[in-house]
Amino acid sequence: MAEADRAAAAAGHSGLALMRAAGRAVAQAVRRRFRPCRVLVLAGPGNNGGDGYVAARLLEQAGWPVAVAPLAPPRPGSDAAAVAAEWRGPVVPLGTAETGRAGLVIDALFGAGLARPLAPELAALLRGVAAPLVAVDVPSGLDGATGQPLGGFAPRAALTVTFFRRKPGHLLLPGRELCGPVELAQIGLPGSVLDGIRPRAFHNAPGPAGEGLWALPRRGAESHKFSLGHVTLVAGAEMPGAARLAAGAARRAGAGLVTVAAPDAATAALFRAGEPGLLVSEAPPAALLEDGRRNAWLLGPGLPAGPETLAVLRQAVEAGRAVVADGGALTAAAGRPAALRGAAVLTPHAGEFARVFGAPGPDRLAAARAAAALTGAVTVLKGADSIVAAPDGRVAINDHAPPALATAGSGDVLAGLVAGLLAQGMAPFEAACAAVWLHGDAAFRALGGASPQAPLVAEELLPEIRVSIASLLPF
Ligand SMILES: NC(=O)C1=CN([C@@H]2O[C@H](COP(=O)(O)OP(=O)(O)OC[C@H]3O[C@@H](n4cnc5c(N)ncnc54)[C@H](O)[C@@H]3O)[C@@H](O)[C@H]2O)[C@H](O)CC1
Ligand SMILES: [K+]
Repeated sequence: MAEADRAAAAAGHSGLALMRAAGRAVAQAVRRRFRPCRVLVLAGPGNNGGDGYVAARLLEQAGWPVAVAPLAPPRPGSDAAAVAAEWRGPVVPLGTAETGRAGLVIDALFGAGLARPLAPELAALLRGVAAPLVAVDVPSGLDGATGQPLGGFAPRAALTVTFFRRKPGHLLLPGRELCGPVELAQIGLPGSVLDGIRPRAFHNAPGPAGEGLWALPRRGAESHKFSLGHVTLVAGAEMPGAARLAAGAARRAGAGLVTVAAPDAATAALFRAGEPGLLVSEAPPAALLEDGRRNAWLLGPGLPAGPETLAVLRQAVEAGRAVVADGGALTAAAGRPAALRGAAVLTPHAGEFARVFGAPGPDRLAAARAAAALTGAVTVLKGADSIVAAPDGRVAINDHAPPALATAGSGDVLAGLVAGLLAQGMAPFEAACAAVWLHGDAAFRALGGASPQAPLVAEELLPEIRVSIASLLPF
């Protein structure tokens, strides 16, 4: 955002005009969402505070009772000083007496310029605000780059109005929850300011080539099962259910063929008793690798976390196959991320990530990027705000997933989706992004309009995958 601001200034855009547009967007959002009431604007010393002064003036002009409580005066000569000088209404001390009287508090203390944790007195003041709080750009104290409160605290907003583009902190947890609903306002910055910046953090969303982040593979009259790829999934004897879910998802993602490599006759019989369209083999994985048409391999769901799993993984990678490492394959690489080098996609949850790479820490985007760079594999750090990181530094943040997905087997379905899309020729980053989105979308569909907090079981996702995929394809 700072680079975009610099590019805009270089291209002749006035910072003052941007600030007026930002403040106007805040005032309009407040008028749209709240009934007239006594408003208190908490104004910081920078441009975030400037936006607050503009909003204060416009709300006052609309007949709302407004007061401004400055934290510190803006730097003389700055845009914020110019709009502060236009404020003729009441200026009150920043304290609990004033926040207690307000029907609505506009938090214009700090935005993108937050440089250090909030002072304890300020955090205490914000903690005590009982009225709804509207955050300008971000709730003050929240790091827009990571979604973490810089000093452990940022207030919970009833509404956040941000400008030009959403920032990672609006999508990453806990930021996403602290922001409340996020309104995105355009303030006159042209998209072309991003041309020279080439942002590398994205919202995970589908779209036609060039617009969204990814588009699904198309099948046409010329498609046949061999042109749509062949997923081979290595199963263990202990948890065959995991492999069944993954195989079911890989098939429904549209892979032409899916084979389960079973470890023994009894497990093979179990798979054969399942879906009749699933291929089952008792041949050792090394023998199956000789068939070059088996282009995508999934290792992990229900596999033991032992050296034999890693050995198959290395063989598949060295044979040039697109390998998805999940579950047991990840745990087998605990403390040894190099063992995963060359895989196409890794799908660790936070625990598996910590086992392989160490705890991600507060900057999860940076941690996922580092893991992807280290292994050369697209890394999906799974959670309510799954992050998909590519070795080249691109990251996508997913917010399209209900908490209902927090259930056993859900991860196996995701891993199967990734493998199924890879088999059809999608590139690893796009395949992983698409799989994460489809996984969440299938869950919303399985809930059928019920609360996203209602429970689901992983099996219920499978029939919805086609509906989710079809919703993105032309009829
Ligand atoms: N293009 C846009 O999107 C526009 C955004 N606008 C708004 O501008 C802010 C960013 O403004 P900036 O002046 O860079 O930073 P802040 O106002 O967030 O704060 C800087 C100010 O605060 C001091 N400071 C930082 N952290 C602390 C702290 N913990 N305690 C005390 N003081 C702190 C710092 O030293 C500076 O003095 C963006 O968020 C938008 O709201 C434009 O108005 C329009 C264009
Ligand atoms: K703010």
